[in-house]
Amino acid sequence: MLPITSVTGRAPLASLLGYVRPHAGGLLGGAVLMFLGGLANLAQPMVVKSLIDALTGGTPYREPMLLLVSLLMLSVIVGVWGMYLVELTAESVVLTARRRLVARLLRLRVAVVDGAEPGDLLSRATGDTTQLRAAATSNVVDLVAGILQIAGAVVLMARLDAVLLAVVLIVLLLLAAVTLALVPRIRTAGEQAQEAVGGMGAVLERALGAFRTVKANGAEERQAAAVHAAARQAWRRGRQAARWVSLAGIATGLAVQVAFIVVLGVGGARVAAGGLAVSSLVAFLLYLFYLGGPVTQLVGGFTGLQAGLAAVRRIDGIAELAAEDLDRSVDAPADRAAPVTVTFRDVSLRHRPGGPAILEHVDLRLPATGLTAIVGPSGAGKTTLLALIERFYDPTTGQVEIDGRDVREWPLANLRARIGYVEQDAPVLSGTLRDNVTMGSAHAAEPWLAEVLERTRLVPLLRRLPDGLDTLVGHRGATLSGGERQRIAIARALLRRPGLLLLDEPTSQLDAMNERALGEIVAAVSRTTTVLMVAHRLSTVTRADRIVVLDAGRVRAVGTHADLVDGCELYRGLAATQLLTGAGTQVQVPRQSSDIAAI
Ligand SMILES: Nc1ncnc2c1ncn2[C@@H]1O[C@H](COP(=O)(O)OP(=O)(O)OP(=O)(O)O)[C@@H](O)[C@H]1O
Repeated sequence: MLPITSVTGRAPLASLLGYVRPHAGGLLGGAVLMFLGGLANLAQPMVVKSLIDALTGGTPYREPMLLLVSLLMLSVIVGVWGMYLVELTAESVVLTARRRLVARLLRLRVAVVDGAEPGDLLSRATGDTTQLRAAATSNVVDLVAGILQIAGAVVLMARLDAVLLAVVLIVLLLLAAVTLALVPRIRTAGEQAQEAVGGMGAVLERALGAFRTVKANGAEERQAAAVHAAARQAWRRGRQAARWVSLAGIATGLAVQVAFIVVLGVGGARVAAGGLAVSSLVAFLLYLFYLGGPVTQLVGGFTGLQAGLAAVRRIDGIAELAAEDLDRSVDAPADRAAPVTVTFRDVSLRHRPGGPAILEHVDLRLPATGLTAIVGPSGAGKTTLLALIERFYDPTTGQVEIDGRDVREWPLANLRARIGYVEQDAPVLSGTLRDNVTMGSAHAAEPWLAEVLERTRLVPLLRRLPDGLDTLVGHRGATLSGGERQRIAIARALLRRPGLLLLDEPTSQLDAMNERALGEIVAAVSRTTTVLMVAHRLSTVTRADRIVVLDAGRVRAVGTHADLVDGCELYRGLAATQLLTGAGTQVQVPRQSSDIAAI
């Protein structure tokens, strides 16, 4: 799991204001309108007082009456308009946060995402950003508006009676003390609740990500229990947060009630003693009555803000993770197609300090063009070699060079634009076949696309599908066979006209005919492109220009099939297991296939 919260970043409040800043205009406008609505509210008791004075004194009351009605209407209209503006701003703040977060998430380094839970990342982009909605806008507005309205009420109350004001202030101070004592608890419980929701997302994503495996193993209940446990944890933390927030709410209500009763008692006594006019007591009580709103607003804003700040810390936690610097100034496609040389200079890799060496002192030189195969036992480090070329990881020592230049010095987008990479499990994304094939080359010309589809033998599949290339393939290409997914991944890589083609077991799910066809494609491509292919089935690599035998992270031998059968015991063993050293068992991969044009 990732570090849950930001540890080194800006203070969460400063960070929260950073999300608000681009939308400060809307928020300010909304706040001003709400404030004006509050002022209109605030003025009403004074007008009620003059109305009572006019009625009891027999003076004209039409004017105060009209003024009161106008104030009432103004407070409602302006207040609602202000609230609408604040809500609009809230949506914009969430959109800004989501855009920033998603842009960051997709640029995270592979090694970082390897150690993260996708479900947790997802919950940060969805749930935590939603938490910002209230925190960045209505909570802040509530806080400011609450403070201003209370200050205004206090000033006006002071004009009515200082003794009663002292009573009210004492009660308010007590309430402030209680609220401040509760805030750290609310914040911690809020943080833990959001962390637990992230945990629940992680468990659920794991279960849904291996849905068929879960079903095939009859593990539905076990997985459901794990999700339930995480949900229960989220519920427990949420309940804790709710308990503290409710307590703050109760304290607020109680404080207002107590102030009301005490003011009524003390004020009544002062009226009886002739020290206070009835109209002043009524006006004071009305202020107290109105004060309930701003006080609740202030406490609610303050406690609500805590959940938002917890979310900010989780969102900022992503910003602190290592991300790639993707310079988008990609070279023209013509340059990308030029074959590249690949050099590994004394490359060693450990995924973490003190961890096992995945690769050790690897030295390799691949010339531009030609097919190089990597073979070796499972876990030897074959996929990791390809990952270093793509810069998914950086070597712990040594360096990987493309065209004689350290891959760390290449603008990342340019480096990857030169490479076509077919992953081991050939992932296909939800969407159409066209989306999948053109994922890395959105502007590929139609004739080139048609040619690639032809070469990867996808045309019969397209003819069968109802909407051809525009057929939806389902989540992770669920409606396709493993071999079809693999051919789509190969088409995707070839469409980019790469200068270097990396193939990680591209034939593992292909039948013999398609495997042979792929062999022909690879042979043709390798005449104009550098091809590096990981293979378990030696039948696919016997005609490679060179074969690298990798074992436990070390290069044991490099040579042609014939060289290695003679000179490398490990290779001979692999070949013998696959019956390749016997006569007549090799699948012939044509090196001079005339029917396939160079790609
Ligand atoms: N992100 C990672 N963190 C730690 N160890 C890893 C990571 N990725 C791979 N490994 C380990 O590195 C070793 C080499 O893995 P790699 O996938 O490169 O092997 P491989 O030769 O391609 O295996 P296979 O033929 O089974 O695909 C394995 O022992 C694997 O467990």
